[in-house]
Amino acid sequence: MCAAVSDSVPDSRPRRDLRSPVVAVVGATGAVGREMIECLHRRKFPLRSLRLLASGRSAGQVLKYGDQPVVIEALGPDTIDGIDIALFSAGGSVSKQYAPLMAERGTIVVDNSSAFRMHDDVPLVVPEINSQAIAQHRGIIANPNCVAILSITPLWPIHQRNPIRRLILSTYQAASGAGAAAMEELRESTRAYLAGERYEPKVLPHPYAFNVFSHNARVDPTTGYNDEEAKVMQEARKIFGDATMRITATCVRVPVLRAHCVSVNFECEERITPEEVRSIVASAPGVRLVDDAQNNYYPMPNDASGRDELLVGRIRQDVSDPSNRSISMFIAGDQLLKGAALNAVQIAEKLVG
Ligand SMILES: NC(=O)C1=CN([C@@H]2O[C@H](COP(=O)(O)OP(=O)(O)OC[C@H]3O[C@@H](n4cnc5c(N)ncnc54)[C@H](OP(=O)(O)O)[C@@H]3O)[C@@H](O)[C@H]2O)C=CC1
Ligand SMILES: N[C@@H](CC(=O)OP(=O)(O)O)C(=O)O
Repeated sequence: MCAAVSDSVPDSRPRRDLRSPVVAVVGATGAVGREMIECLHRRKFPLRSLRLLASGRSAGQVLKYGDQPVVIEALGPDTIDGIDIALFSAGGSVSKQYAPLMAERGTIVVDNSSAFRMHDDVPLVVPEINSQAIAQHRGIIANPNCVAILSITPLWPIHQRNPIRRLILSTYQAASGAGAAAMEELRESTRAYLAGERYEPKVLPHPYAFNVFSHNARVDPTTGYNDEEAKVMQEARKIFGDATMRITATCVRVPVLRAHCVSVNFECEERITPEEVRSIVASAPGVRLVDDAQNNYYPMPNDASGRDELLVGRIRQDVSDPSNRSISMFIAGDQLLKGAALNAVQIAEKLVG
């Protein structure tokens, strides 16, 4: 039940010793890049040295790795040598241009963009689910879409015991998923709204303060799904290793700074009870059960922000399915951590052993 990766072409990339690697963060000044630096430091990643790369606009600026200042370099043909592991989070076009170049030179790229996720020879990895797929990489390993990670990490142990046949996801996505500038737009537009001032959106397509709108990704006029929904559906199938799993998603942006929530409804092959799901979720890696009906206390973005674990609760039988094979539940997870930076660093940890 893991992603299929082809091994038909001989692999001639130079091999590197990964016991004490030179690590680079590409997109180091971004919302995700900054969290990658923080995660590497907090988790005491066994690196020999850290290189920070961003656009020419940031070259020469200094960021901290713990107490240590690191000067930012401009990403370019002259700055990509001598790197063992590169964590990329600078957008799809930067990944398309530089990830294959660096992989050819022996760097292992963990790419946070959607550029390579659905390529057959690129493992798409959530370490709690399919870390064994990492070994099949050919220089590039993809970090999945944040909603895919947050939704399927708690579902995987359920799926292993009682296969999930149909999955309905409805998201409540924070500003962090649209980058540092969108987070600033939420702060600024909220201040303006409360001051009764006019605010012209610059990053997102609609007024963000005190508003909710369909995800800002492009909408496919034929299917009606937007690109975020399409990514979630296809990536979940690839990671689950089940191309036929029935999945639908509705992705929505809400005025929250950095943790996404997902309402999940799933139908299993056999009968399943909320008690069974609670007990599986309570022991699932990277997941915390928050399911306190008495106090109406359930997963919230406020509690999930800044936290590595995903919060899962509101677990109940879906009464619209009389066969008792369906469950509804709610997930909150920090999009910048497990939804992006933390997952990438966990993949890098598997690489160094
Ligand atoms: N897995 C996931 O779910 C998520 C993935 N992402 C991916 O990560 C990317 C970055 O997201 P995020 O941090 O939110 O975005 P930000 O806009 O906050 O940061 C973008 C980063 O990319 C750098 N950058 C932009 N252009 C170039 C360039 N030509 N060469 C080198 N660096 C460049 C920026 O550097 P500078 O400051 O110098 O401009 C900055 O460091 C997204 O585009 C998306 O592909 C994002 C969120 C979640
Ligand atoms: N998922 C992010 C957008 C994003 O960067 O997605 P991806 O990594 O799949 O390109 C959001 O909340 O909007």
